[in-house]
Amino acid sequence: MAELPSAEELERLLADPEHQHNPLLPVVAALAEQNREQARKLERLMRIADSSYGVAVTRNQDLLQQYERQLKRLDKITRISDRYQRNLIELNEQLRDAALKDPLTGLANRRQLMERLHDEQARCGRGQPAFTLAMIDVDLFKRINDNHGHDTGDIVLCQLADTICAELRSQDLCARWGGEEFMLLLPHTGLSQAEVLLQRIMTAVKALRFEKLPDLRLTISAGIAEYCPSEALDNTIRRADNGLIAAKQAGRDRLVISEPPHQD
Ligand SMILES: Nc1nc2c(ncn2[C@@H]2O[C@H](COP(=O)(O)OP(=O)(O)OP(=O)(O)O)[C@@H](O)[C@H]2O)c(=O)[nH]1
Repeated sequence: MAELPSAEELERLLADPEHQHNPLLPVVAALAEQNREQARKLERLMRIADSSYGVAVTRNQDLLQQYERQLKRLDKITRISDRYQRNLIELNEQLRDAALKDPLTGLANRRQLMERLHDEQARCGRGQPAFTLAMIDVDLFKRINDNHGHDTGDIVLCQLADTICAELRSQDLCARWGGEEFMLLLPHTGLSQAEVLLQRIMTAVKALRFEKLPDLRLTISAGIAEYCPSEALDNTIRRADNGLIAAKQAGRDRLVISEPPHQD
């Protein structure tokens, strides 16, 4: 097939004066115009394609930036929610401590002790060995407050609590029963073992020295009672308390062992 003239060649032929009277000139001119029109259309199409490609690229970049912004936001929200969760856990622990611990000494409070006592009672009901309770009271504690102030009295109570706890096994529990009274729960422990432990605690308390009051000597009195299966818990507590009262009445700085309850 013959090769078609290029657009430039066509324009040159049309402009050439030598072909001005050629009868085919109007046909060639029409063809040339058609050619030019097609070239213009092609150029327009190219321009449209170029600009829509540009829009697509810009849109993609926008989406990428939005995606990164959302990721950053998500990261920030996750960090905030982690912090809130940590605060919540700490708050729960503080609430639990407040509900179950004595704020001055950090010992178990009466509520925690009663919970443990009920557990121990249930355990004994399943045939496990009994437990012993010891009620301890600081001797003449009012004098310490009166002579040295309530704050010093508080320090003495805290050191006393530490001294008692240092003698206990991990399964034992020392609770602040109230004021200058402490209650020991000694699981799997009979009266003779409890007596040995209480004597050890009394010796440790006598050896206790206080930085601000080097001359202060402390003694404690105690009553102990072993839980009797089928006995009401209140009764075991009362028996330990009666032992403590008897120890005070007998001159303090001593231990009184409670007799087991009468069986019908
Ligand atoms: N510092 C301080 N004192 C307390 C606290 N709780 C109770 N007390 C004091 O403990 C003292 C107890 O005094 P009393 O019941 O008369 O007994 P006591 O002086 O120890 O004498 P006996 O028990 O008979 O040996 C009172 O003065 C109470 O105010 C406390 O948390 N901190």
